[in-house]
Amino acid sequence: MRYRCPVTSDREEHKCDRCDRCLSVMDLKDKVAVVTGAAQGLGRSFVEILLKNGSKVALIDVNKSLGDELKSTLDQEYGRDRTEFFTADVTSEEDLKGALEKIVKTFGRIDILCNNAGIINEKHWEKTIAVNLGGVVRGTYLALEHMKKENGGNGGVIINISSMAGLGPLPVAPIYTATKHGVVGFSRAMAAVSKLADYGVRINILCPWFVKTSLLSSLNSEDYIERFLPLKAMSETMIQKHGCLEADVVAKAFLVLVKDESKNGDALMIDPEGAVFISFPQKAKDLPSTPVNLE
Ligand SMILES: NC(=O)C1=CN([C@@H]2O[C@H](COP(=O)(O)OP(=O)(O)OC[C@H]3O[C@@H](n4cnc5c(N)ncnc54)[C@H](O)[C@@H]3O)[C@@H](O)[C@H]2O)C=CC1
Ligand SMILES: CCCCCC(=O)/C=C/C=C\C=C\C=C\[C@@H](O)[C@@H](O)CCCC(=O)O
Repeated sequence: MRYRCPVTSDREEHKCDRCDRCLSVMDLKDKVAVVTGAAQGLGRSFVEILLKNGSKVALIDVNKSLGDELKSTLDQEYGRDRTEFFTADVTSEEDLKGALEKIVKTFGRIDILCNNAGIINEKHWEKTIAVNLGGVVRGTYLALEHMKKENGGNGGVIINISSMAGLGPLPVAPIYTATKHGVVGFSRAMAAVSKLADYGVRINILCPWFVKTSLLSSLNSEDYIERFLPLKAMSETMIQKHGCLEADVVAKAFLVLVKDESKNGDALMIDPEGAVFISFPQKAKDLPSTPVNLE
């Protein structure tokens, strides 16, 4: 069948700058992807969309039984050679380094990394920082060693999973909010480093609204929300008013960040109204501001 542009319906050469032909798009066939926190929820949806687009996927999760179970399900649908599951805690340098080394041994390379593992726990807030921010930093640094061109890697793309709570405060979860803002800042800075040092690796950020996954049940428990539990009604109202995303919709936004080779240091926000790229000024000086008289 002849090509037809999904944006303009054109069958001929054209320049809409929005379809796969016009954009510079990464072909995912036979690429090797790694997803952390892959055993369920958003991670699982990212794994599935990568598989549907032809990649091989290494799944990393701290939950071995869920990971093994998902691996058997995926084997039936996609074949045994398309995925591998590795048990690892993203807060452990030894675990994550070991898992990435095994992945390179098994699949030969890493082209795509999604640092997705995340928790919400305002009580054990040090753990939340260690998983949500520490895990993203560790995953990025360790994977770059395999991916960057100066080390003989093929370049590629890293997607770090933040949240809309990485762009504005979510009062029920200040530490979670801080970690997700941290993911945005770290990823933008590393994207600049990657460009300046010519790593050949794009680094982008996904910022979803509430998604129907097991993470959301943390909202109902004092074990996780602790002193902020009285504020949970605010989040419930936000969900009632605007709805909750399905994980497979978020995966489509994830795929845009993976494939569009013009994107580096970009943050894609997705909520029930749709997906939009966030426009950050390059310099703090360019932020909207109000002068203050210090006299
Ligand atoms: N569900 C939501 O409303 C939203 C989630 N996010 C983010 O998306 C990411 C995924 O969240 P969900 O799928 O909703 O959560 P989930 O709880 O359904 O899945 C998270 C997965 O990460 C794994 N994991 C947790 N700690 C780990 C560790 N230390 N090492 C390795 N694996 C670990 C868990 O075992 C689990 O399989 C998180 O970073 C979360 O902050 C962002 C915005 C909204
Ligand atoms: C506490 C459970 C966390 C669930 C995971 C998650 O990351 C969900 C995030 C969803 C939305 C975050 C939105 C943040 C918006 C802020 O920018 C601010 O506008 C919210 C102000 C409160 C309000 O509008 O009432």
